Amino acid sequence: MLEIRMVTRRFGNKVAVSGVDLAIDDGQMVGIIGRSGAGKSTLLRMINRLIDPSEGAISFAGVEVSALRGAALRSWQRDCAMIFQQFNLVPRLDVVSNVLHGTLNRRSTLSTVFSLYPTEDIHTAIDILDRLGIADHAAKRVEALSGGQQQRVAIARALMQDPKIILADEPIASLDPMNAQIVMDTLRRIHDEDGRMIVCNLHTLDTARRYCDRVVGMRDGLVVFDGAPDELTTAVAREIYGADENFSESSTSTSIEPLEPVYRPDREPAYAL
Ligand SMILES: Nc1ncnc2c1ncn2[C@@H]1O[C@H](COP(=O)(O)OP(=O)(O)OP(=O)(O)O)[C@@H](O)[C@H]1O
Repeated sequence: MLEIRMVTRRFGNKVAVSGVDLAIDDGQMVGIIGRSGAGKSTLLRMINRLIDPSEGAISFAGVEVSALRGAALRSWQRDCAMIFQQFNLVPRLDVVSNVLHGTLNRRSTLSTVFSLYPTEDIHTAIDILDRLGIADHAAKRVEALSGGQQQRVAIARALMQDPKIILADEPIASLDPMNAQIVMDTLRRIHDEDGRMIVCNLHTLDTARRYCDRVVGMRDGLVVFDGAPDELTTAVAREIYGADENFSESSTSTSIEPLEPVYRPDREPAYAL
């Protein structure tokens, strides 16, 4: 279980995250929604310790990860992989090398400098790419791929760490609706098949409803909603997005239209119109 206890983060006078208290069970897929500036990225970045909380504590499986240092901190960052909106890949490098970068923080400096990857790791990388349907692109430079394919390479790199948690910070915000759907389907499939915890920042309500088991709504650094997707009514959405009665859900929609059944074994499949 991931426990976030009364976590606050300040930047100067600005309170980006304010007294957030959340417990997330192993194997949950949680969507965090809210308008720009609500504190979603700051919360995610504190979980994997890209930044530290100003107050409060974050624990995983009973270990206070917000207090870890040195090798123990690096080990936590391996357990907790992060995916970003802009993919954060090396564009001029080939796909496999980018995926192998997921092993960097467990390899020696020497082997890293000379890009010496064990054959076993190369096979694992190809297997992961195959699983994500992009093994055919393994030898291509990342810059030659579409945004959706690049995000799947980033997911493959995360899986190379064999993480317990995947943190995804607006993973589909730069993608067209079709690629957005492919990437969200991929994350959901990883969650369902591997039982990994996924915490995903999303701008859009419809995506959170469609893919997540639980939705957390943030506004001005505070958690203002925490519940099941079907509890996310228009009135609740207004509260989260701070909109008046003219609020329209379409303003937060990605317009994802399923082309194939959405992979949700616990739900009726949604088919293309
Ligand atoms: N490094 C920083 N220095 C100063 N202020 C920051 C920093 N990082 C975030 N903030 C501020 O904290 C608040 C929350 O930002 P955050 O990026 O967490 O929001 P968000 O909900 O993820 O928004 P977005 O979807 O636009 O990324 C914002 O007001 C932002 O300007």
